[in-house]
Amino acid sequence: MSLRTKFMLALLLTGLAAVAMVGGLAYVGMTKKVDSIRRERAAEHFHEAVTAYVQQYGSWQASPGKDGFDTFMHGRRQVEDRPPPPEGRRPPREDGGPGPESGRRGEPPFHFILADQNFNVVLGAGVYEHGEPLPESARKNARPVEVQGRVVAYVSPEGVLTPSKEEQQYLDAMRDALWFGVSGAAVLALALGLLLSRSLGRTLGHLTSAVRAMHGGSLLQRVPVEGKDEVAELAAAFNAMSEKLARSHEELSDSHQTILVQAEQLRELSVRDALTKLHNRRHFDEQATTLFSHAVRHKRPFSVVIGDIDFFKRINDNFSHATGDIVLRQVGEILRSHMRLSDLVARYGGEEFVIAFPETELPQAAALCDKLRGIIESFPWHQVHPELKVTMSMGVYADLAAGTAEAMLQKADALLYRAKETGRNRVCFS
Ligand SMILES: Nc1nc2c(ncn2[C@@H]2O[C@H](COP(=O)(O)OP(=O)(O)OP(=O)(O)O)[C@@H](O)[C@H]2O)c(=O)[nH]1
Repeated sequence: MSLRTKFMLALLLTGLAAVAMVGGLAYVGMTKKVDSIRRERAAEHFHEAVTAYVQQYGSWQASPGKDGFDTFMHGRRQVEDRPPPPEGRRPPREDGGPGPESGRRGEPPFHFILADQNFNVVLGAGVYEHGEPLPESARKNARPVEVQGRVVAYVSPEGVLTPSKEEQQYLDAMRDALWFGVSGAAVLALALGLLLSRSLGRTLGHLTSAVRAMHGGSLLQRVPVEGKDEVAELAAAFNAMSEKLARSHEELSDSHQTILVQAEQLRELSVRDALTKLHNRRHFDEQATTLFSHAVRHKRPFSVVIGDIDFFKRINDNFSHATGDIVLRQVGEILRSHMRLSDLVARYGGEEFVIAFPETELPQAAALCDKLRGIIESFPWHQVHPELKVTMSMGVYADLAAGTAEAMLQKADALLYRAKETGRNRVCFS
Protein backbone atom coordinates (compact mmCIF):
# COMPACT_ATOMS: atom_id res chain seq x y z
CA MET A 1 0.00 0.00 0.00
CA SER A 2 1.44 3.37 -0.97
CA LEU A 3 2.31 6.02 1.60
CA ARG A 4 -0.35 8.30 0.15
CA THR A 5 -3.09 5.69 0.61
CA LYS A 6 -1.93 4.95 4.15
CA PHE A 7 -1.95 8.63 5.04
CA MET A 8 -5.39 9.19 3.59
CA LEU A 9 -6.83 6.11 5.30
CA ALA A 10 -5.31 7.05 8.66
CA LEU A 11 -6.62 10.61 8.50
CA LEU A 12 -9.98 9.46 7.19
CA LEU A 13 -10.44 6.96 10.01
CA THR A 14 -9.25 9.47 12.62
CA GLY A 15 -11.54 12.19 11.26
CA LEU A 16 -14.54 9.93 11.03
CA ALA A 17 -13.94 8.48 14.49
CA ALA A 18 -13.62 11.96 16.01
CA VAL A 19 -16.76 13.27 14.33
CA ALA A 20 -18.72 10.12 15.10
CA MET A 21 -17.63 10.21 18.73
CA VAL A 22 -18.28 13.91 19.35
CA GLY A 23 -21.39 14.14 17.14
CA GLY A 24 -22.79 10.78 18.23
CA LEU A 25 -22.32 11.53 21.93
CA ALA A 26 -23.88 14.96 21.49
CA TYR A 27 -26.79 13.47 19.57
CA VAL A 28 -27.47 10.73 22.11
CA GLY A 29 -27.00 13.12 25.05
CA MET A 30 -29.29 15.75 23.58
CA THR A 31 -31.91 13.18 22.66
CA LYS A 32 -31.90 11.80 26.20
CA LYS A 33 -32.08 15.25 27.75
CA VAL A 34 -34.93 16.32 25.48
CA ASP A 35 -36.71 13.08 26.21
CA SER A 36 -36.32 13.53 29.94
CA ILE A 37 -37.57 17.15 29.91
CA ARG A 38 -40.48 16.22 27.73
CA ARG A 39 -41.34 13.24 29.85
CA GLU A 40 -41.37 15.45 32.95
CA ARG A 41 -43.53 18.13 31.36
CA ALA A 42 -45.86 15.57 29.85
CA ALA A 43 -46.19 13.76 33.16
CA GLU A 44 -47.07 17.03 34.86
CA HIS A 45 -49.62 17.82 32.17
CA PHE A 46 -51.10 14.33 32.32
CA HIS A 47 -51.29 14.50 36.09
CA GLU A 48 -53.22 17.76 35.82
CA ALA A 49 -55.57 16.22 33.24
CA VAL A 50 -56.27 13.15 35.39
CA THR A 51 -56.90 15.39 38.40
CA ALA A 52 -59.30 17.51 36.34
CA TYR A 53 -61.04 14.39 35.05
CA VAL A 54 -61.60 12.88 38.48
CA GLN A 55 -62.64 16.26 39.86
CA GLN A 56 -65.23 16.50 37.10
CA TYR A 57 -66.83 13.15 38.03
CA GLY A 58 -66.18 13.18 41.79
CA SER A 59 -64.37 9.83 41.81
CA TRP A 60 -62.71 7.41 39.44
CA GLN A 61 -65.47 4.84 39.95
CA ALA A 62 -68.15 7.47 39.18
CA SER A 63 -66.39 8.42 35.92
CA PRO A 64 -67.39 6.80 32.60
CA GLY A 65 -64.15 4.68 32.67
CA LYS A 66 -61.29 4.35 30.15
CA ASP A 67 -63.20 5.48 27.05
CA GLY A 68 -64.58 8.40 28.98
CA PHE A 69 -61.05 9.42 30.03
CA ASP A 70 -59.66 9.00 26.49
CA THR A 71 -62.51 11.15 25.13
CA PHE A 72 -61.88 13.69 27.89
CA MET A 73 -58.12 13.82 27.03
CA HIS A 74 -58.91 14.07 23.32
CA GLY A 75 -61.19 17.01 24.02
CA ARG A 76 -58.44 18.75 26.04
CA ARG A 77 -55.84 18.14 23.32
CA GLN A 78 -58.11 19.60 20.65
CA VAL A 79 -58.51 22.74 22.73
CA GLU A 80 -54.73 22.93 23.28
CA ASP A 81 -53.80 22.18 19.65
CA ARG A 82 -55.88 25.04 18.29
CA PRO A 83 -53.71 27.73 16.69
CA PRO A 84 -52.95 30.46 19.23
CA PRO A 85 -55.02 33.65 18.90
CA PRO A 86 -53.23 36.82 17.90
CA GLU A 87 -50.88 38.26 20.51
CA GLY A 88 -52.76 40.00 23.35
CA ARG A 89 -55.96 38.00 22.79
CA ARG A 90 -54.70 34.62 23.97
CA PRO A 91 -57.09 33.05 26.48
CA PRO A 92 -55.65 31.63 29.68
CA ARG A 93 -54.93 27.92 29.61
CA GLU A 94 -57.76 25.74 30.86
CA ASP A 95 -55.60 23.75 33.21
CA GLY A 96 -52.79 26.25 33.74
CA GLY A 97 -50.30 23.50 32.71
CA PRO A 98 -47.00 23.85 30.98
CA GLY A 99 -48.49 23.83 27.47
CA PRO A 100 -49.48 21.28 24.86
CA GLU A 101 -47.24 18.25 24.62
CA SER A 102 -49.08 16.45 21.84
CA GLY A 103 -47.02 14.23 19.52
CA ARG A 104 -47.25 13.90 15.79
CA ARG A 105 -50.69 13.87 14.18
CA GLY A 106 -52.34 14.88 17.50
CA GLU A 107 -51.11 11.84 19.40
CA PRO A 108 -50.25 12.28 23.08
CA PRO A 109 -46.52 12.72 23.66
CA PHE A 110 -46.49 9.83 26.13
CA HIS A 111 -48.81 6.95 26.73
CA PHE A 112 -48.64 6.99 30.54
CA ILE A 113 -49.70 4.14 32.71
CA LEU A 114 -52.68 5.05 34.89
CA ALA A 115 -53.98 2.99 37.82
CA ASP A 116 -56.91 3.61 40.16
CA GLN A 117 -56.54 4.15 43.89
CA ASN A 118 -56.28 0.34 44.33
CA PHE A 119 -53.41 0.08 41.82
CA ASN A 120 -55.59 -1.62 39.20
CA VAL A 121 -54.45 -0.59 35.72
CA VAL A 122 -56.83 1.80 33.97
CA LEU A 123 -54.54 2.76 31.05
CA GLY A 124 -51.78 0.19 30.32
CA ALA A 125 -50.04 2.07 27.42
CA GLY A 126 -49.60 -1.29 25.70
CA VAL A 127 -47.48 -2.47 28.68
CA TYR A 128 -50.23 -3.70 31.03
CA GLU A 129 -53.75 -4.98 30.48
CA HIS A 130 -56.72 -2.95 31.69
CA GLY A 131 -57.74 -4.05 35.19
CA GLU A 132 -54.60 -6.01 36.03
CA PRO A 133 -52.85 -4.99 39.24
CA LEU A 134 -49.86 -2.69 38.77
CA PRO A 135 -46.68 -4.60 39.71
CA GLU A 136 -44.77 -3.56 42.86
CA SER A 137 -41.83 -2.29 40.86
CA ALA A 138 -44.07 0.12 38.90
CA ARG A 139 -45.90 1.25 42.03
CA LYS A 140 -42.71 2.70 43.55
CA ASN A 141 -42.45 5.45 40.94
CA ALA A 142 -46.18 5.99 40.57
CA ARG A 143 -47.37 9.48 41.48
CA PRO A 144 -50.66 9.76 43.41
CA VAL A 145 -53.49 11.93 42.07
CA GLU A 146 -55.27 13.55 44.99
CA VAL A 147 -58.68 15.18 44.97
CA GLN A 148 -59.75 16.94 48.17
CA GLY A 149 -56.93 15.28 50.05
CA ARG A 150 -57.91 11.79 48.85
CA VAL A 151 -55.83 9.57 46.50
CA VAL A 152 -58.04 8.77 43.54
CA ALA A 153 -55.50 7.39 41.04
CA TYR A 154 -51.80 6.71 40.38
CA VAL A 155 -49.82 7.88 37.36
CA SER A 156 -46.71 5.88 36.50
CA PRO A 157 -44.08 7.89 34.58
CA GLU A 158 -43.20 4.81 32.54
CA GLY A 159 -44.66 5.00 29.09
CA VAL A 160 -43.98 5.23 25.41
CA LEU A 161 -42.53 8.43 23.91
CA THR A 162 -44.01 9.98 20.83
CA PRO A 163 -41.81 12.92 19.86
CA SER A 164 -43.51 16.14 18.90
CA LYS A 165 -43.21 17.52 15.41
CA GLU A 166 -40.80 20.24 16.54
CA GLU A 167 -38.71 17.74 18.46
CA GLN A 168 -38.60 15.40 15.51
CA GLN A 169 -37.49 18.31 13.31
CA TYR A 170 -34.89 19.23 15.88
CA LEU A 171 -33.55 15.66 16.06
CA ASP A 172 -33.59 15.37 12.25
CA ALA A 173 -31.62 18.61 12.05
CA MET A 174 -29.10 17.24 14.50
CA ARG A 175 -28.75 14.00 12.54
CA ASP A 176 -28.28 16.00 9.31
CA ALA A 177 -25.62 18.13 11.01
CA LEU A 178 -23.90 14.95 12.15
CA TRP A 179 -23.85 13.57 8.62
CA PHE A 180 -22.64 16.92 7.35
CA GLY A 181 -19.83 16.80 9.92
CA VAL A 182 -18.88 13.26 8.90
CA SER A 183 -18.79 14.22 5.20
CA GLY A 184 -16.79 17.36 5.98
CA ALA A 185 -14.31 15.36 8.04
CA ALA A 186 -13.93 12.83 5.23
CA VAL A 187 -13.25 15.52 2.63
CA LEU A 188 -10.84 17.27 4.99
CA ALA A 189 -9.04 13.98 5.74
CA LEU A 190 -8.69 13.19 2.04
CA ALA A 191 -7.38 16.67 1.26
CA LEU A 192 -4.96 16.61 4.19
CA GLY A 193 -3.82 13.10 3.31
CA LEU A 194 -3.12 14.16 -0.26
CA LEU A 195 -1.28 17.28 0.85
CA LEU A 196 0.85 15.58 3.49
CA SER A 197 1.65 12.51 1.43
CA ARG A 198 2.56 14.68 -1.55
CA SER A 199 5.09 16.70 0.42
CA LEU A 200 6.51 13.64 2.21
CA GLY A 201 6.44 11.56 -0.96
CA ARG A 202 8.36 14.23 -2.86
CA THR A 203 11.21 14.29 -0.33
CA LEU A 204 11.26 10.51 -0.09
CA GLY A 205 11.35 10.32 -3.90
CA HIS A 206 14.35 12.65 -3.97
CA LEU A 207 16.06 10.58 -1.31
CA THR A 208 15.40 7.31 -3.13
CA SER A 209 16.81 8.67 -6.41
CA ALA A 210 19.82 10.07 -4.59
CA VAL A 211 20.52 6.76 -2.84
CA ARG A 212 20.21 4.94 -6.18
CA ALA A 213 22.63 7.42 -7.77
CA MET A 214 25.05 6.88 -4.87
CA HIS A 215 24.72 3.15 -5.36
CA GLY A 216 25.58 3.76 -9.00
CA GLY A 217 28.82 5.45 -8.00
CA SER A 218 28.10 9.21 -7.79
CA LEU A 219 28.55 9.73 -4.10
CA LEU A 220 27.99 13.48 -4.03
CA GLN A 221 24.21 13.97 -4.03
CA ARG A 222 21.98 16.83 -2.85
CA VAL A 223 18.28 16.61 -2.12
CA PRO A 224 16.15 19.74 -1.55
CA VAL A 225 15.57 20.58 2.13
CA GLU A 226 12.04 21.97 2.53
CA GLY A 227 10.78 23.32 5.86
CA LYS A 228 12.09 22.49 9.31
CA ASP A 229 10.36 19.23 10.20
CA GLU A 230 11.86 15.78 10.75
CA VAL A 231 11.72 15.00 7.02
CA ALA A 232 13.70 18.18 6.32
CA GLU A 233 16.16 17.10 9.02
CA LEU A 234 16.48 13.71 7.34
CA ALA A 235 17.15 15.39 3.97
CA ALA A 236 19.76 17.70 5.52
CA ALA A 237 21.42 14.79 7.31
CA PHE A 238 21.46 12.85 4.05
CA ASN A 239 23.13 15.77 2.25
CA ALA A 240 25.77 16.03 4.98
CA MET A 241 26.39 12.30 4.86
CA SER A 242 26.64 12.26 1.08
CA GLU A 243 29.10 15.17 1.14
CA LYS A 244 31.22 13.51 3.82
CA LEU A 245 31.18 10.20 1.99
CA ALA A 246 32.17 11.85 -1.29
CA ARG A 247 35.00 13.74 0.43
CA SER A 248 36.24 10.61 2.22
CA HIS A 249 36.05 8.69 -1.01
CA GLU A 250 38.03 11.38 -2.79
CA GLU A 251 40.67 11.39 -0.06
CA LEU A 252 40.74 7.61 -0.14
CA SER A 253 41.16 7.64 -3.92
CA ASP A 254 43.97 10.16 -3.58
CA SER A 255 45.74 8.13 -0.95
CA HIS A 256 45.04 4.98 -2.91
CA GLN A 257 46.62 6.64 -5.95
CA THR A 258 49.58 7.74 -3.84
CA ILE A 259 49.96 4.23 -2.46
CA LEU A 260 49.85 2.84 -5.99
CA VAL A 261 52.51 5.30 -7.13
CA GLN A 262 54.61 4.57 -4.08
CA ALA A 263 54.17 0.85 -4.60
CA GLU A 264 55.25 1.24 -8.20
CA GLN A 265 58.23 3.33 -7.08
CA LEU A 266 59.10 0.71 -4.49
CA ARG A 267 58.77 -2.03 -7.04
CA GLU A 268 60.98 -0.04 -9.42
CA LEU A 269 63.51 0.51 -6.64
CA SER A 270 63.47 -3.18 -5.84
CA VAL A 271 64.43 -4.07 -9.42
CA ARG A 272 66.85 -1.17 -10.01
CA ASP A 273 70.42 -0.58 -9.05
CA ALA A 274 70.67 2.62 -7.03
CA LEU A 275 73.93 3.82 -8.55
CA THR A 276 73.53 3.19 -12.27
CA LYS A 277 69.70 3.04 -12.40
CA LEU A 278 70.06 -0.12 -14.50
CA HIS A 279 68.11 -3.21 -13.52
CA ASN A 280 69.67 -5.24 -10.72
CA ARG A 281 70.78 -8.83 -10.56
CA ARG A 282 67.52 -10.21 -9.15
CA HIS A 283 65.47 -8.67 -11.95
CA PHE A 284 67.97 -9.83 -14.57
CA ASP A 285 67.87 -13.42 -13.31
CA GLU A 286 64.06 -13.47 -13.41
CA GLN A 287 63.79 -11.90 -16.85
CA ALA A 288 66.68 -13.89 -18.34
CA THR A 289 64.94 -17.11 -17.29
CA THR A 290 61.77 -15.97 -19.06
CA LEU A 291 63.68 -14.93 -22.20
CA PHE A 292 65.56 -18.23 -22.22
CA SER A 293 62.32 -20.25 -21.95
CA HIS A 294 60.77 -18.21 -24.75
CA ALA A 295 63.86 -18.77 -26.98
CA VAL A 296 63.84 -22.51 -26.29
CA ARG A 297 60.09 -22.87 -26.88
CA HIS A 298 60.19 -20.89 -30.14
CA LYS A 299 63.64 -22.09 -31.16
CA ARG A 300 64.87 -18.55 -31.40
CA PRO A 301 68.47 -17.34 -30.96
CA PHE A 302 69.39 -15.94 -27.56
CA SER A 303 72.74 -14.56 -26.31
CA VAL A 304 74.01 -13.57 -22.89
CA VAL A 305 76.96 -11.33 -22.10
CA ILE A 306 78.90 -10.61 -18.93
CA GLY A 307 81.24 -7.63 -18.87
CA ASP A 308 83.69 -6.50 -16.22
CA ILE A 309 85.55 -3.18 -16.00
CA ASP A 310 89.26 -3.82 -16.12
CA PHE A 311 91.37 -2.98 -13.10
CA PHE A 312 88.50 -1.26 -11.43
CA LYS A 313 90.11 -1.60 -8.02
CA ARG A 314 92.97 0.52 -9.33
CA ILE A 315 90.55 3.21 -10.50
CA ASN A 316 89.08 3.37 -7.01
CA ASP A 317 92.48 3.33 -5.44
CA ASN A 318 94.13 5.83 -7.82
CA PHE A 319 91.32 8.27 -8.44
CA SER A 320 88.96 7.87 -5.45
CA HIS A 321 85.86 5.78 -4.83
CA ALA A 322 83.71 8.68 -6.10
CA THR A 323 85.52 8.57 -9.46
CA GLY A 324 84.87 4.81 -9.47
CA ASP A 325 81.15 5.55 -9.02
CA ILE A 326 81.21 8.02 -11.93
CA VAL A 327 82.83 5.38 -14.11
CA LEU A 328 80.22 2.81 -13.11
CA ARG A 329 77.37 5.24 -13.88
CA GLN A 330 78.89 6.23 -17.24
CA VAL A 331 79.54 2.66 -18.35
CA GLY A 332 75.99 1.81 -17.34
CA GLU A 333 74.67 4.73 -19.41
CA ILE A 334 76.75 3.67 -22.47
CA LEU A 335 75.38 0.14 -22.24
CA ARG A 336 71.76 1.32 -21.67
CA SER A 337 71.85 3.82 -24.54
CA HIS A 338 73.01 1.19 -27.07
CA MET A 339 70.40 -1.41 -26.23
CA ARG A 340 67.16 -2.14 -28.05
CA LEU A 341 63.97 -2.08 -26.05
CA SER A 342 63.79 -5.84 -26.09
CA ASP A 343 67.35 -6.20 -24.75
CA LEU A 344 67.96 -6.58 -21.06
CA VAL A 345 70.93 -4.95 -19.36
CA ALA A 346 71.73 -4.96 -15.64
CA ARG A 347 74.44 -4.24 -13.16
CA TYR A 348 75.22 -7.67 -11.81
CA GLY A 349 77.30 -6.51 -8.86
CA GLY A 350 80.45 -4.43 -8.24
CA GLU A 351 81.94 -3.55 -11.63
CA GLU A 352 80.16 -6.42 -13.43
CA PHE A 353 77.41 -5.86 -16.02
CA VAL A 354 75.23 -8.43 -17.78
CA ILE A 355 73.24 -8.26 -21.00
CA ALA A 356 70.63 -10.59 -22.51
CA PHE A 357 70.02 -10.29 -26.26
CA PRO A 358 66.78 -12.02 -27.38
CA GLU A 359 66.54 -12.87 -31.08
CA THR A 360 70.32 -12.39 -31.44
CA GLU A 361 72.83 -14.88 -32.83
CA LEU A 362 76.29 -15.10 -31.35
CA PRO A 363 78.09 -13.16 -34.15
CA GLN A 364 75.80 -10.16 -33.87
CA ALA A 365 76.02 -10.23 -30.10
CA ALA A 366 79.80 -10.48 -30.20
CA ALA A 367 79.98 -7.66 -32.76
CA LEU A 368 77.74 -5.43 -30.68
CA CYS A 369 79.80 -6.18 -27.57
CA ASP A 370 82.97 -5.34 -29.38
CA LYS A 371 81.38 -2.08 -30.48
CA LEU A 372 80.42 -1.34 -26.87
CA ARG A 373 83.89 -2.20 -25.70
CA GLY A 374 85.30 0.32 -28.25
CA ILE A 375 82.87 3.01 -27.15
CA ILE A 376 83.82 2.52 -23.50
CA GLU A 377 87.51 2.63 -24.32
CA SER A 378 87.20 5.76 -26.47
CA PHE A 379 84.95 7.64 -24.06
CA PRO A 380 86.61 10.94 -23.02
CA TRP A 381 87.44 9.72 -19.52
CA HIS A 382 90.10 12.41 -19.23
CA GLN A 383 87.20 14.81 -18.63
CA VAL A 384 86.53 12.92 -15.41
CA HIS A 385 90.18 12.72 -14.54
CA PRO A 386 93.13 13.63 -16.85
CA GLU A 387 94.80 10.27 -16.32
CA LEU A 388 91.70 8.12 -16.20
CA LYS A 389 91.42 5.30 -18.70
CA VAL A 390 88.60 2.73 -18.69
CA THR A 391 88.23 -0.50 -20.60
CA MET A 392 85.95 -3.51 -20.32
CA SER A 393 86.38 -7.22 -20.91
CA MET A 394 83.41 -9.31 -22.04
CA GLY A 395 82.37 -12.90 -22.44
CA VAL A 396 79.52 -13.79 -24.87
CA TYR A 397 77.65 -17.07 -24.97
CA ALA A 398 74.73 -18.04 -27.20
CA ASP A 399 74.17 -21.80 -27.01
CA LEU A 400 70.75 -22.73 -25.59
CA ALA A 401 72.06 -26.23 -25.04
CA ALA A 402 73.51 -24.94 -21.76
CA GLY A 403 70.04 -25.75 -20.37
CA THR A 404 69.29 -22.59 -18.34
CA ALA A 405 69.91 -18.89 -18.51
CA GLU A 406 72.05 -19.23 -15.37
CA ALA A 407 74.18 -21.93 -16.99
CA MET A 408 74.60 -19.74 -20.08
CA LEU A 409 75.73 -16.91 -17.83
CA GLN A 410 78.29 -19.19 -16.18
CA LYS A 411 79.65 -20.08 -19.62
CA ALA A 412 79.81 -16.38 -20.47
CA ASP A 413 81.63 -15.78 -17.17
CA ALA A 414 84.19 -18.39 -18.13
CA LEU A 415 84.71 -16.58 -21.43
CA LEU A 416 85.08 -13.29 -19.51
CA TYR A 417 87.69 -14.96 -17.41
CA ARG A 418 89.46 -15.96 -20.62
CA ALA A 419 89.25 -12.34 -21.87
CA LYS A 420 90.83 -11.18 -18.63
CA GLU A 421 93.51 -13.84 -18.90
CA THR A 422 94.32 -13.01 -22.48
CA GLY A 423 94.99 -9.32 -21.92
CA ARG A 424 91.67 -7.61 -20.99
CA ASN A 425 89.83 -4.99 -23.11
CA ARG A 426 88.52 -7.70 -25.35
CA VAL A 427 85.44 -9.79 -26.14
CA CYS A 428 85.64 -13.58 -25.94
CA PHE A 429 82.87 -15.82 -27.31
CA SER A 430 82.28 -19.34 -28.40
N1 LIG B 1 83.52 2.89 -6.63
C1 LIG B 1 82.96 1.71 -6.49
N2 LIG B 1 83.68 0.63 -6.41
C2 LIG B 1 83.10 -0.58 -6.31
C3 LIG B 1 81.70 -0.71 -6.27
N3 LIG B 1 81.40 -2.05 -6.19
C4 LIG B 1 82.57 -2.69 -6.18
N4 LIG B 1 83.63 -1.83 -6.26
C5 LIG B 1 84.99 -2.11 -6.27
O1 LIG B 1 85.33 -2.78 -7.47
C6 LIG B 1 86.58 -3.41 -7.25
C7 LIG B 1 86.59 -4.70 -7.95
O2 LIG B 1 87.93 -5.11 -7.97
P1 LIG B 1 88.36 -6.50 -8.41
O3 LIG B 1 87.27 -7.52 -8.16
O4 LIG B 1 89.66 -6.81 -7.78
O5 LIG B 1 88.54 -6.42 -9.92
P2 LIG B 1 89.35 -5.44 -10.76
O6 LIG B 1 90.11 -4.50 -9.96
O7 LIG B 1 88.36 -4.77 -11.71
O8 LIG B 1 90.29 -6.34 -11.58
P3 LIG B 1 89.90 -7.20 -12.83
O9 LIG B 1 88.49 -7.48 -12.78
O10 LIG B 1 90.71 -8.42 -12.73
O11 LIG B 1 90.25 -6.38 -13.99
C8 LIG B 1 86.67 -3.52 -5.72
O12 LIG B 1 87.75 -2.70 -5.29
C9 LIG B 1 85.39 -3.06 -5.19
O13 LIG B 1 85.54 -2.34 -3.98
C10 LIG B 1 80.94 0.45 -6.32
O14 LIG B 1 79.71 0.45 -6.30
N5 LIG B 1 81.61 1.65 -6.44
